[in-house]
Amino acid sequence: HSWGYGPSDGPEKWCDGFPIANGPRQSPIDIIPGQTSYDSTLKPLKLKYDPSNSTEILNNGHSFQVGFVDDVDSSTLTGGPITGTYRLKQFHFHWGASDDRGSEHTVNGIKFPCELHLVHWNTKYPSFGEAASEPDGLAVVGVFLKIGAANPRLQKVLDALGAIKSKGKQTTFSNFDAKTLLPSSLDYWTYDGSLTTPPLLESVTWIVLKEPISVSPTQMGKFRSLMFSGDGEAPCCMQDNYRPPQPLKGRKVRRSFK
Ligand SMILES: NS(=O)(=O)c1ccc(Cc2ccc([N+](=O)[O-])cc2)cc1
Ligand SMILES: [Zn+2]
Repeated sequence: HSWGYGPSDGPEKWCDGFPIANGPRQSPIDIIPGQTSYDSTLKPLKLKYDPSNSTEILNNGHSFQVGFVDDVDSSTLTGGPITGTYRLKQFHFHWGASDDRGSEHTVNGIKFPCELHLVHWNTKYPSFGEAASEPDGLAVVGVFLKIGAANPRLQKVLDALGAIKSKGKQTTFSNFDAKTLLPSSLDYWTYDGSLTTPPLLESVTWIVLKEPISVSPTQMGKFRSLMFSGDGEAPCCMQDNYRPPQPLKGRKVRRSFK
């Protein structure tokens, strides 16, 4: 199943190859703060990221991702809405062709220009792949990016994009501290959802941070300099690689803050 974000293979067509696209716990969603419920039993998020764990940066033809060594418990997520220990596997982004769109989750219908996803898997399962098919297998921390001052923490990632312009390219990316991409507040919304790309598996506990981090228009231009296409293929700029919000279908969205 080749899928993408274009008119012939984009989100409206994914249900053809992946019927779960119309399932009961699909992501992303529109978060309406006035309709969320504060849950005082929610614990603070605990993110412990070891910079020496980052391995490579890869253009996978849908986004780019920074991978982490996940054979030991050195970069982990605990606390928050989850029980047990989840390991950081990779982080990646979704963004728009212009600054008025690009995020997957929205807040009161507002789209941000970009959204960061830090993907973790539950160590009660033997591997990421196995965890990805379990209802409590994955936990993704979502961070909104908002247009403002240039973000120096992003720059190291953006400076590596020149080496992975087309699909399938990767390069080493070591000693990156993913914690530097987090905002100062770890207040969050949380709900049960899915992967936002095929195979759209309903295995994700979503943890969306309320506070955005900043990104400048020039930095957004760097994201858009990537290609969906591989070398030798018709060049196609990597942009608008986001799925729009999906029906809530009765799900409750909780918040960690008053
Ligand atoms: N955007 S997102 O929901 O954070 C997301 C995170 C990770 C992935 C990658 C992926 C996750 C699982 C599988 N799988 O089990 O076949 C294939 C690809 C896909 C999508
Ligand atoms: Zn994502």
